[in-house]
Amino acid sequence: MTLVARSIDPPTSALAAMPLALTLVESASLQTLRRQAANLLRRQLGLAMVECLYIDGSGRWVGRDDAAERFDCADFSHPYAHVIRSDKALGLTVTEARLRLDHDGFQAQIASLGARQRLQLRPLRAPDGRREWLGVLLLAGDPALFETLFDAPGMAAFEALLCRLWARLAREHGERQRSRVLEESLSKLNDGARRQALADRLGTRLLGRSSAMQTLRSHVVRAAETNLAVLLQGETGTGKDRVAQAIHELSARAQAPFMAINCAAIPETLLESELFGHVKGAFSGAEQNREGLIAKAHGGTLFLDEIGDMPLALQAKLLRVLESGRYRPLGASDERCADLRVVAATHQPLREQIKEQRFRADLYYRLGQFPITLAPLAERRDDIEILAQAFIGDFCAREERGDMGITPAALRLLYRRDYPGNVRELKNVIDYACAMTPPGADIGVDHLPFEQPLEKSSVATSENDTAGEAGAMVPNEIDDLRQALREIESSIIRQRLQRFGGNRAQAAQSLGLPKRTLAHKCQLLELDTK
Ligand SMILES: Nc1ncnc2c1ncn2[C@@H]1O[C@H](COP(=O)(O)OP(=O)(O)OP(=O)(O)O)[C@@H](O)[C@H]1O
Repeated sequence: MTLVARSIDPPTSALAAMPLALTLVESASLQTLRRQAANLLRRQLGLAMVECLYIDGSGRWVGRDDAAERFDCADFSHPYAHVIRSDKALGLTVTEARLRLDHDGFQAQIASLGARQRLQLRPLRAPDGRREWLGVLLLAGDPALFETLFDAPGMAAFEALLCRLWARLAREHGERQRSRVLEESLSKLNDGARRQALADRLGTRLLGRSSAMQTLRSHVVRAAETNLAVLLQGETGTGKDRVAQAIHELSARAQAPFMAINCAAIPETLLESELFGHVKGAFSGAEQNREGLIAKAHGGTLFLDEIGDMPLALQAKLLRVLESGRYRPLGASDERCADLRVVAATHQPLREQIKEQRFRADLYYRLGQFPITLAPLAERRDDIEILAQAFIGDFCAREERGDMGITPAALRLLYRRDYPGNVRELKNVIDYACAMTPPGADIGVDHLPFEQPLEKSSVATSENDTAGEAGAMVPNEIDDLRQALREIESSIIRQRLQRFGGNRAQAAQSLGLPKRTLAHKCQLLELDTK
């Protein structure tokens, strides 16, 4: 592109500019376009300095691609603010600029220029549409050149091409950025939706609608995505075994084996060989090589149930497997490689065991890379109904029995238990009740393995009365005195409240109790009098 009109062959002068124009057109990014434009001007015109500055998306700052410093568009101590505000080109000598403008950044920018040189600042705006601001062109050079340069058609064509390409690239860049943001948020959304779908699918294996169960399911999904060691803590029967299996099945190791061992159920002397395996002759009775569970779980998951019962000597060996991924079978001279994820479970307070030096603190922290605590059933009574229904369904399918339900009174009784054995206890209760229920009938209060109702007639009424009371219990065979007393107390308070139409003050007075004490008891016994 010939920027200043020269006396060359007129028909070809326009074509001579083509390679220069191509340099600009081929710029793939805004930064390249600005750099190429500045280089072209500097080289073609023999200028002392050319800078192509951009105005950022907020419209507040003028910036340079190769410098961190930005110029505030509202700060008139530099000339960019003047050019943008007036939307007009500005020409001045370097001497004038040094005298009149005291912006440190701008002074640094022109510091290398000679005092006699001239500066020209030109606003750049998109040529079409809303004519949005693009940037500012700063040129510095011989004053004689500047006298004609800005009236030359070549210069105007150059600026027009630069602005057109700049606007197009800016639009494309904006679109690309928008679609990247969209893609990112979509993939986040998909991630969230995928996790939610997995957690929902888990809902058929880890039953429960309480918020504790919902949180548990989402933790299981998260743990399954990683290779971290998982430590499951919770009372007996809360579902630790089920959770361990679910983590394995949802993980990338699902196709490899899931090997489980109960550290409390195996004699100490055998545990090491069960886990690590042994070679022939390692001890008397070791008549041949035997693979341990660590080898069998290769690529998969090793579930160490009741980890709190693992002997200290073995804890040290397990820690080594976790840290180095290597182990040595009993009697073997060489080490083997272990590729597995460990899930450990315990109902014991491991921290207490650490204090008593019965459990290694370093192993505790290594096993608990992803700790999960399972809540006791008594703290998530919302799950009782769904679990009970599922266990009834399991029983009927297993025993090939027709459909069976449960009466509201029996369900209420289930709600009132404390379940020290948690879900396992509930399952046993339901299995027993199902067996006691005649074909075609629903499980009633009489079929539950609890003490018989004190007032049979009142229970019989309540079987059909969802708002009624279960009645006081006759403790025929008491094997838990505290529980029996709680049930009797609960039954008496219920009846009394019923007699006084739910009036706690009257019920309390009739029982010789302060109203506050009765309210407290109602809360403890979960008696809703409303
Ligand atoms: N959320 C649940 N949904 C369905 N069944 C459950 C759930 N939680 C526990 N169970 C059932 O309850 C019983 C006990 O569960 P599990 O063996 O997993 O408990 P645990 O915490 O490992 O017990 P322990 O500490 O005694 O080994 C099993 O029959 C199991 O299938």
